[in-house]
Amino acid sequence: MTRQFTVKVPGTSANIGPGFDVVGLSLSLHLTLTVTVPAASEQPYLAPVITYSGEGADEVPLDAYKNLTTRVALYVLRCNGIRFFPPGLKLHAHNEIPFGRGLGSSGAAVIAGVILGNELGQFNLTKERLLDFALMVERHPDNVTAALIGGFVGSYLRELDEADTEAASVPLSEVLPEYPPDAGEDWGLNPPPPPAGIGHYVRFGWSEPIKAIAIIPRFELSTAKAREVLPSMYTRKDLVFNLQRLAVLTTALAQNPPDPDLIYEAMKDRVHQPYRKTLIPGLPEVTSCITPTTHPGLLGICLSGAGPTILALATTNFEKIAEDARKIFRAQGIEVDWKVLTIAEGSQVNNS
Ligand SMILES: Nc1ncnc2c1ncn2[C@@H]1O[C@H](COP(=O)(O)OP(=O)(O)OP(=O)(O)O)[C@@H](O)[C@H]1O
Ligand SMILES: N[C@@H](CCO)C(=O)O
Repeated sequence: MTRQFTVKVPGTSANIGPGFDVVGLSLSLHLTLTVTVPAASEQPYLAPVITYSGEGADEVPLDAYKNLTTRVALYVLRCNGIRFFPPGLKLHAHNEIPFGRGLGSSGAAVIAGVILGNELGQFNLTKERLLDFALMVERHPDNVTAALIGGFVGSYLRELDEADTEAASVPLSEVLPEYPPDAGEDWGLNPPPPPAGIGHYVRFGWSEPIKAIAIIPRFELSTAKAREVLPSMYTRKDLVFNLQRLAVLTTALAQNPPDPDLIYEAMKDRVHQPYRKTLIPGLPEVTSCITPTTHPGLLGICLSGAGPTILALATTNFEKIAEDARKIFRAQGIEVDWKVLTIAEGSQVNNS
């Protein structure tokens, strides 16, 4: 019998100022897969057919052995003893998350892939195990954990013993090889499965009136490039600056009514934003000129993930905040789009 299901994964904003590689927030922009698995066929190999609409449609590969989501799904299948996609698999992806803007597009694609693999193989893997697979691909936990669990989430990676460190240090090309697409060719060894229990997380509270304004510059900045500019060492002063703010922020964003004075200061950062300003003209001005005093309703403002999107948390006055940010970017020659987003639930699978 033909089987159909959908996988819906939210975009995310990571860091929220001081929580570099630690906290993430799921947002109401989604990547949705509609999957059709035909009844068992006589034909042992029939390549998957991918169609795609929305953000990234002009650049995303439609070859299942090159597309990030389907490569991750195949990784999950092969680690669990299934070597091929089901013959004749059809998949439509509709994506609302812009690529390379700091809104977790790659994290959503990876989570969609681990869930797809789990559903195709009917493995019933736990959320924790799905996260292990995702962390072998996207190696910082903030986006993928928030995309899987939903809400405002904090996470850490367990310190691995020597054997697990080795297993988790496999190059991405081995975890996600671009398999030869023709049956009968050498498909190589199955990839190494992830160590168990790599990522651990907790969901914080979220104050219902807080909305997220995403101010999205019209240029892409890859996460890899935005990580290259970061130093490998920090002063104790800068570390303590961030730790103090993050500790306050995780509770302050759950309080009702939220306190702008507490939150604005708690969303400042000295670990990644100061170094990324060279890649995002206008970043220091936007984060310093738009304040709860100049823009009542604003709670805090920061870089979203690796950027270039700016995330403003606010309870009212959304248009004024966004339009004033637009003016600051325009003075730097950068055009933006903006959206008011709510906090989304975690990834969902629906069988039809
Ligand atoms: N739906 C998708 N399907 C396939 N590949 C995708 C999809 N979404 C993103 N990607 C891949 O991920 C790349 C963007 O990832 P990158 O980590 O640079 O940015 P981001 O995830 O949007 O931002 P951030 O990690 O800062 O939130 C795209 O260029 C594309 O190669
Ligand atoms: N914590 C990550 C998020 C982007 O994926 C970073 O800022 O590089």
